Parts: sequence; C-alpha cells; structure tokens
Amino acid sequence: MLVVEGLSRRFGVHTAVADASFEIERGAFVGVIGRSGAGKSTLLRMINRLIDPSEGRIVFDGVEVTALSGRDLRLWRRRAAMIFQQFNLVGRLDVLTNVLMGRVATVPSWRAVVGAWPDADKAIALSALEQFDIAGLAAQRTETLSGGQQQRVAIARALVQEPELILADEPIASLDPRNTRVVMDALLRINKHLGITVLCNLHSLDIARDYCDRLIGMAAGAVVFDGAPAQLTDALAREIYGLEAADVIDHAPGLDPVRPGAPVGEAAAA
Ligand SMILES: Nc1ncnc2c1ncn2[C@@H]1O[C@H](COP(=O)(O)OP(=O)(O)OP(=O)(O)O)[C@@H](O)[C@H]1O
Repeated sequence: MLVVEGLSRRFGVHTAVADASFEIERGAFVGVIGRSGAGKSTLLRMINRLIDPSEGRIVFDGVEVTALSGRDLRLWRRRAAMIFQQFNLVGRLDVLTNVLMGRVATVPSWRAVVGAWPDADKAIALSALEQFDIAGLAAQRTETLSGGQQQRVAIARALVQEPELILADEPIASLDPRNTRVVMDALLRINKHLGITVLCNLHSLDIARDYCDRLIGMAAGAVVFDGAPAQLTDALAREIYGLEAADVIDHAPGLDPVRPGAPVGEAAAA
C-alpha cells in the first residue's frame, strides 16, 4: 500500500502541493485529475523522489520512501517506474535498446555501456514489446516511431523494470485520440493482468472516468476530491477544473454543458 501523509512542496513562496494525504491499495488504477498547474506533476515526482517534499511522508509497504538515499533510493525508483508525457526515450537508439534500459539495474554496468545485453534480458524486452504489439519495431530507430508507438516503448521499458507501482505523468497529453486509447489500454492491461498499481495524471476527465477505479482531484495544490468516478458530480468537476471545465467536461456523458458565469460547487447547490 502507498501512503501519502501531509505531503507539501513549496517553490519559493509558491505552494505547488499543499498537505496532500491519501492511501492507495495495491492493484488500484488511480487517476489524478485537475487543471494545469494544480500540482499533479509535482505530486507524482515527489512519490518517485525526483523532487524532495518540503513536508510530509511517503510510505510504501512499510518503507519510508521519504527517508531513502543512495542505493535504497535507486531501488525505490526501480520499484516505482515513471512514464512521462514526452516519453524520455533515446531517439537515435533502436527500440529494443531503449526497452533494455529498464534492465540497467540488473546487469553489470559495462554490459549496458557496450550494449552487450544478456540474451535473457533481450528476451524479456522483446516479450514486453510483444505485449503491446510493437515487437516488429524492435530494430527500428526510436525517433522514427509515432507518438503512440513511442509511448508504448516507454511503457515496455517501465514494465521490464518489474515495478510494483507505475507513475504516469500525463502519458497521453501529446497523443491523438486513437493513440490515447491504445496507450491507456496498455496501462490498463498492465494493471489488470499483472496487478501493478497505476497512479496516472490525466487532464481529460472523460479518459479518467473511463479507465480509473478511483479519482483524486487536485486544485491549487490541495486534494479536493477523492472517490469513485461516479461520485464526481458535475459541480465538483467544475470546481476542480475552474476555467478549463468547458474543455474537459463538455463531452462527458451525464454532465450538463458548462454555462459561462454559472456558479460552482456549494454556491451552485445553494
Ligand atoms: N521547479 C519549479 N519551480 C517553480 N515552480 C514550479 C516548479 N515546478 C512546478 N512549479 C509550479 O508549481 C505549480 C504546480 O505545477 P505542476 O507542474 O505540479 O502542476 P500540474 O497540475 O502537473 O500542471 P500541468 O498539467 O500543466 O503539468 C505550478 O504553479 C508550477 O508553476
């Protein structure tokens, strides 16, 4: 189980994440939603320890993640794989080598440097590519792939790390609608077939509702909603997304179109 307790991060006088607390059960598929600048990225990066919290604790299966350093911190980053909006692949290298980078902690470093990967690791990497229907691209330079294909390579790289948690930071933000579904399906498959917990930052409410078991809504750094997608009312969605509400909830089934100037949240209910 992942426990986040009173987690905050300040950048100068600006508070990016304010006193966030929640628990996530193993095997859950949780979406973090909110408008641009709400603190979603900072939250995920703190969990991976790419950013250090100003206050608060992160505990995973009894391990105090916030206290880790050196080798233990590297091990944690292996257990909690990150997936980024811009894929973070090495474009000039072939697809298989990019996936093999996820095995780097399990082989002597000279092997990774000279590209002398053990056959067993190559088989693991190929099998991960097969799962996402891109094994045929293994020998291709990664920069020649489409965005959706590249994100699947990044997911395969995360998978061969054998993580227990996947932290996906807006993984579909730069993809077209078809590739959005392909990539979200890949994450869902990992979650449902392998039981890997997924925590995924998403801007689109429609996608979050379709794929996640649970949503955590953030606004101005604070957690303002935590519950099942069905519990997220129209009024709450408007509160979370503010001025961006029209972009993200207009097409959601069961939601009324947003009227400019309409009151939100408690004010709307009054
Ligand atoms: N390194 C930094 N230095 C200063 N301010 C930062 C830094 N990183 C994030 N912030 C600020 O913290 C706030 C939260 O940013 P964050 O990227 O976490 O939001 P987000 O919800 O992920 O937004 P987006 O969807 O646009 O990525 C923003 O106001 C942002 O400008």
